[in-house]
Amino acid sequence: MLDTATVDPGASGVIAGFDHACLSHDDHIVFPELTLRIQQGDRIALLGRSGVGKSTLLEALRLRLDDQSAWCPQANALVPTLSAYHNIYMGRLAHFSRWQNLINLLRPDPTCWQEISELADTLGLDGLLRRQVDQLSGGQQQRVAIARALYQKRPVFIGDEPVASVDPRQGVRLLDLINARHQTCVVALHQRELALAHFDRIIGLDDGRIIIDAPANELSASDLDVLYVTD
Ligand SMILES: Nc1ncnc2c1ncn2[C@@H]1O[C@H](COP(=O)(O)OP(=O)(O)OP(=O)(O)O)[C@@H](O)[C@H]1O
Repeated sequence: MLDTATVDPGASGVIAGFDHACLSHDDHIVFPELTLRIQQGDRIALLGRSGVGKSTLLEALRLRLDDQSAWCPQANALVPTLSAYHNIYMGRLAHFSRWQNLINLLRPDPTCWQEISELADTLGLDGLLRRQVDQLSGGQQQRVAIARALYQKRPVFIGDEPVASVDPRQGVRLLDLINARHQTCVVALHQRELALAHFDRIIGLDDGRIIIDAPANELSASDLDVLYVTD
């Protein structure tokens, strides 16, 4: 991914940003000239049609934030043949020694097991930790992906449609949980009502640029219609 400009993340509460940056996949330019500042404490919902560049922007942000970000990709980024426990544990692989990781693969470390069990319980995954991920439902897999990101224990949560495969009530609960554990969140969503109810700042993308960047309490669901108009 090409990225041509950066912003000093230390400046006045800004933790990451883009200044006339070009974000692309090889020769496919998604954002020709993106300018955006993410402030500490921002709770941002990223909206826009499929293919508009939400994942591209999140990925670029994730690279900027490096080990400050807890990354929750779309659910298919799990390792399907490993258990739910091991997928969640992978959130902190870098925190443990290679030897600890190897041992844990064969016999889960009791302290990690306890901590991951408690986390799994809060996500409604109790009793499923030993099960291979490819034997879980789409919604359960999505909760494993969220658990893995929460287990990273990092200040900024970056989620790529983390509640796309769960029912609306569960979506609300999961977003509350994510918000409670992170001061700063940037989350791509398709459900505009969830975005307005659970986030402070709405960023709407279209045609390679930001067309909405406003406080959620100044917007209504119909203000977001413009993001979903097709040609
Ligand atoms: N690895 C890649 N190589 C080339 N082009 C890509 C690649 N990944 C995405 N794109 C293109 O970049 C554009 C933005 O894709 P992106 O995945 O960021 O959109 P999105 O808004 O996240 O979509 P969705 O809501 O469907 O997940 C699309 O036109 C897509 O086809």
